[in-house]
Amino acid sequence: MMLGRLAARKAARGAFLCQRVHPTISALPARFQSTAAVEAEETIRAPPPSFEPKAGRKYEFFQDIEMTPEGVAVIRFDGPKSVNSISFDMSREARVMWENEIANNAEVKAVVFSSGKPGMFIAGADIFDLKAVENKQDLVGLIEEGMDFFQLMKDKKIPLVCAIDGPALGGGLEWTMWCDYRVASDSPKTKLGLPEVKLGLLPGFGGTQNLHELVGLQNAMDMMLTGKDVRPDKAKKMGLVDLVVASQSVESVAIQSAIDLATGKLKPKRKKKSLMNRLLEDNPIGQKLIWNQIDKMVAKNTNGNYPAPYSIIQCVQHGLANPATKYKNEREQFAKLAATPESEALIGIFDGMTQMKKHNFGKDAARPVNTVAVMGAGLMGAGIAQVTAEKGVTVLLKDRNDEAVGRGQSYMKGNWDKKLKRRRMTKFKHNIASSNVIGLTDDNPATPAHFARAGMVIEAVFEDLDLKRKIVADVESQTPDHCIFATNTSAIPIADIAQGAKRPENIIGMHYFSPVPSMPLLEIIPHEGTSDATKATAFEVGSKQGKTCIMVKDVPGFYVNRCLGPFLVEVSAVVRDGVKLEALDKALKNFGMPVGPVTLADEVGIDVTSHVAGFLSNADLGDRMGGGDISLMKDMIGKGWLGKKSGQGFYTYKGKKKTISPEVEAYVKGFVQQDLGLSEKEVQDRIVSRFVNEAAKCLEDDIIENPVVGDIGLVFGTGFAPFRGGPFRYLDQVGVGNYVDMMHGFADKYGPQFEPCQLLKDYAAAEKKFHSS
Ligand SMILES: C/C=C/C(=O)SCCNC(=O)CCNC(=O)[C@H](O)C(C)(C)COP(=O)(O)OP(=O)(O)OC[C@H]1O[C@@H](n2cnc3c(N)ncnc32)[C@H](O)[C@@H]1OP(=O)(O)O
Repeated sequence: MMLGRLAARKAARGAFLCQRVHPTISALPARFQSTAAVEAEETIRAPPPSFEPKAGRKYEFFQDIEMTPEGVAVIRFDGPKSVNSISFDMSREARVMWENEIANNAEVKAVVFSSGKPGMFIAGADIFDLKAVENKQDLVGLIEEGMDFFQLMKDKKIPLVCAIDGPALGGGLEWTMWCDYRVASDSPKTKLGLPEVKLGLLPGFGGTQNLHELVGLQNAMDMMLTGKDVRPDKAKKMGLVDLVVASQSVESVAIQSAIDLATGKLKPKRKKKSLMNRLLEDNPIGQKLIWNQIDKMVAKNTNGNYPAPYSIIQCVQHGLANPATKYKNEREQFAKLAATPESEALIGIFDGMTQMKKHNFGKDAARPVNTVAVMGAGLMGAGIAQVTAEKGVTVLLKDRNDEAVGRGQSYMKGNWDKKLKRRRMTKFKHNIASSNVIGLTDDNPATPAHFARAGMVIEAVFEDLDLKRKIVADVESQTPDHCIFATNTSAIPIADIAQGAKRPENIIGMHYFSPVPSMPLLEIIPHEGTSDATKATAFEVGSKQGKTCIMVKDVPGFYVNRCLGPFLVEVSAVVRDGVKLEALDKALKNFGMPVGPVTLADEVGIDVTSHVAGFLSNADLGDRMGGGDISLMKDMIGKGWLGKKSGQGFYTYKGKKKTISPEVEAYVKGFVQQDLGLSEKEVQDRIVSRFVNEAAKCLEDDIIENPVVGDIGLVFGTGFAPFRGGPFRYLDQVGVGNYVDMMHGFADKYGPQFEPCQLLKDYAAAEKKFHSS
């Protein structure tokens, strides 16, 4: 069971075919003769020098162009990496290729953009190229070069068609919007979106201007401000694509469409707006209503901490009012955002997440797991069963009796029903997931036969060492030798659970966060004797369940809860020093946490929070758990004030608004020793520094392998302000030296719990950063 669930959940809530021209193509339809939107002040610069051809083909980022007999040039993206992206080199090569082979070639009557990598269209602009530009102002010119290419394409005045199979994201989707017709495959890999906002950026290849032309203002703002992607069927309904076909036919249908467009047989149909949308979007009063709604939503969701959504709004509004400078303004805004610390932090998170998708135990180290047994059908067990069954794995959900198993199954069904209702799951997938779960009890005679097939057992029972050891012994007697035993303990050392096991090398910790279906993080905790095969298998099962996995050392609290321990103690300390509960929540929300610590404790449960804090107080953290008094929460348990689940915690939960009752106020007052009149900044710094120092101490003690793991762990496990990028990037941004000085000041004022760890002092002395970029 974990702390930080709500916080993290919220946090956790951007080539061409060539031959002879078909005789029927003589004159192109008029619509392709029109000049595309050109900005008055934009000029096309001289083409860059040619590139050295790659061995066996002419281009590095494209397959050689093929021409159909009808004059359709098929250009297939196929860069050197597993994912196609629009790097500066790719964009320049596209221009060279176009000028050499298309621009003045009268035989080319239409172009189809496709991909040489099945299931991968274009993932967007190359994020690492964007990162590498030192002076972000230079991005204005670099993006302009890319835009020149789109203009060149349009200048040819022939039909441009895209065959989209796989992700078309960011700049990839923007590329398709410069074309006249889009055919998408119905593959589960195909998704269309502008996720730039998640990187603290905006769509800079014309997306802020071109998307609303296709899908309307409201849909466009929703896509750009949330960064969410759209599945092909929805994209078709919105007007973002023209056709959806099977993957294997996407290119041939695109070619046929290109021929039909060129001959005038096909005219792209733009989606008509409903009357309501016309009223809202096409007149100034309606637009005003839309902008008011959007402003409110953005203010609520960003708390003013994320600049990108505001720049996206600025770009769209500017473009509507000033068409002549719309693209120029867009790229200037893009460059400004790229220079912000928020964008640096969010790109750091993307990079970290990508790194966490891989392990280093070798490609074949993991064992295949087709059946997972989950012991314990409570909230954690049922959640683990749900995310496993959804991914097509057979789940054996076992508990003491039918009632317990039934409760777990109802929990899963409830969640799947909700997904079905919200169209996040099809009826077919709902049925498959449900049929993947087999409920079992201790006295069911079929249980041993089922367990004999299990490749992994995940235990999610009470935190009781003897019970867990007994389960290990039972499981070892019922399962094959290769079966892995994963424990979901949040507190008991894995080595203790493995003691006395017959196959300790198969034992590992898999620490999920509650509620499992919505929490993105999984801590994987090997003990000294865990084999690499077990580590790799746990990693692959966790990734398959949709979790971002971090490998951490077997110490009390592991990584995430260990950091939360000193944080919670400091929360009690500032209450003691006179900070009111609501002011405390507000201070941490203003720092960027998705919820304040008081709400967090209520959400997680006062009993659970108090247990974790109490457990860590008795562990090996010494002074770092000092300075506060967690009996503030302990005594609440006796009163039945368990948090949101009991309707009463620090807050009273009646109706929609939570309030602080006079009874709680009086109770908390009993703990207040003095009113220091702390400023909001000091409250933030006192609490956050305890958290950040513990993260650094975990790095010093090798509990986490590197700062990237540390950042991802706290952002995804606790909701640590994503725009700050995690504790290590935050330290880099404020300066480790400044932070150490601040902590020393607190240590003088409040005591040794604020003494910065040695690693922080070393980094401060050497003026080092945790991240190189
Ligand atoms: C003006 C325009 C601005 C923009 O367009 S900004 C970029 C907007 N695009 C995005 O934010 C999309 C980011 N990428 C993704 O969401 C995912 O990736 C995919 C869905 C495309 C693929 O997911 P999966 O199959 O799980 O692959 P993987 O492990 O995430 O990535 C494989 C390798 O591809 C690199 N990569 C992915 N997207 C980009 C990109 N946009 N620019 C540069 N590299 C990218 C990764 O880092 C990694 O690399 P390695 O194998 O070396 O670890």
